[in-house]
Amino acid sequence: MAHDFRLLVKNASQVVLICSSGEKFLTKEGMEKLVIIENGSVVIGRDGLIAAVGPADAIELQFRGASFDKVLDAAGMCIIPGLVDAHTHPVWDGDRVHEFSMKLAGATYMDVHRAGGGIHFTVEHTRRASAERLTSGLMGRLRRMLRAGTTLAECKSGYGLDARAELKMLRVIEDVRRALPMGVSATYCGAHAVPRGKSMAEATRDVVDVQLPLLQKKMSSGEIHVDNIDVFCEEGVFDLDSTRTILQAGKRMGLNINFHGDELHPMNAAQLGAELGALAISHLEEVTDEGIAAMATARTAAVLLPTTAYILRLKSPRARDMLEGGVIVALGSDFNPNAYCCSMPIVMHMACVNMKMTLNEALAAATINAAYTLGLSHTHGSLEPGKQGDLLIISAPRWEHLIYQLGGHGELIQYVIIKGSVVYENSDIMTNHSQI
Ligand SMILES: N=CN[C@@H](CCC(=O)O)C(=O)O
Ligand SMILES: [Zn+2]
Repeated sequence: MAHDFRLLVKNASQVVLICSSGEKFLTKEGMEKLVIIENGSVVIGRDGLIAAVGPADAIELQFRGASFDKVLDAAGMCIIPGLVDAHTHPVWDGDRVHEFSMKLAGATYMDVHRAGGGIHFTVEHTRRASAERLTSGLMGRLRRMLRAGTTLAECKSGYGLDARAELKMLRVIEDVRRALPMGVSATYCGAHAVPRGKSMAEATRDVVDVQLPLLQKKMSSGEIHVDNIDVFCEEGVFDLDSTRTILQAGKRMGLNINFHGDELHPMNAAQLGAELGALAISHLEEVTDEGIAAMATARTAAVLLPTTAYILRLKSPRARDMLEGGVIVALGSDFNPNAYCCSMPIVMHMACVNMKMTLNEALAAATINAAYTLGLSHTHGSLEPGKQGDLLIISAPRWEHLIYQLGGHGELIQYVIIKGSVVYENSDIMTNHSQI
């Protein structure tokens, strides 16, 4: 056995593994029974992978005589896996703070969209913005997510809507992925809206015949790495046929299908995703019973976004029906200029209160199941030997405080650790658990 390790975190009140048998996702029963070690320790190797996790005394015995680059005493604190944000739109210029008051006054998402605001407003500003400006905006937002405990985030393009601007956004994501320790799963979302001056059919052809082939070239040369393909399948945006055409073209390029569906109107997007072998579908506020059944059978995960329903005053997605129906449920922040939320702890809190998920279900949805939606649950989303050493140390004797203390993550998250290295340390906390 190796004798030199990167990190030992010892004596934590609780270590929340999530699962311990190599599960790639959890459905309702598994989500309800999270694997937790009381008084535990975690060891991370020089390769950044988890070497061991177990009861503190067993780890002490097993690693007697070993040396560690860093040792953290987590007495009175908890360890959980780094959070995974399954859905974000973090690359853009032009905030929409002015639209917030319109929406508070009763304008719907589509009212704003049709009045030239919404996505179109952001597209105009993003097209004009330099790559440097977009990069610094993205860096700031991902750092904010990191401080809120996110160690892996899905990041979409989609405010360019033409080849030049979409590739600019994807290059920005690539640069930031290389610069930051945080994990990034990149999504091409060129079909996020029909650009002004084009019909849906023209926009579909542009995506399939122009944008995707260019993207393929950049991917083949190694200039850009993209993981997923997304379409906003919605009445007045891309219909079911156009969505199918675009997603199939992306799938032929080796991209994972992970798209927006059944948000404002029932579109049968869930059935389409199941038919195409989608890894995930987001939103689903308007999913039907048939859609739920199809997703459960196809193992297509539901990415639920509590901030969207909250801010747009929509009905909440039917999380309970999906869980009872055997669907793999994940969570995302949906960070975008419409829903400006970088915090997965707040998202989990909203999922519990507004979508009636349990605390355990919410954490599983924000870790192992969110990693599944990105095809990364073999390396992320739980604390199991061989997986990436991404974890949070929370200054509370029980992990549930992270959800319970609404908006309290800034005080509770003591350390964020990625691949066994401390990437954020909360220096504001003088004494930790005594604050509860
Ligand atoms: N619904 C489509 N896209 C985003 C909103 C993007 C925007 O309004 O800029 C969402 O997931 O909520
Ligand atoms: Zn979205």
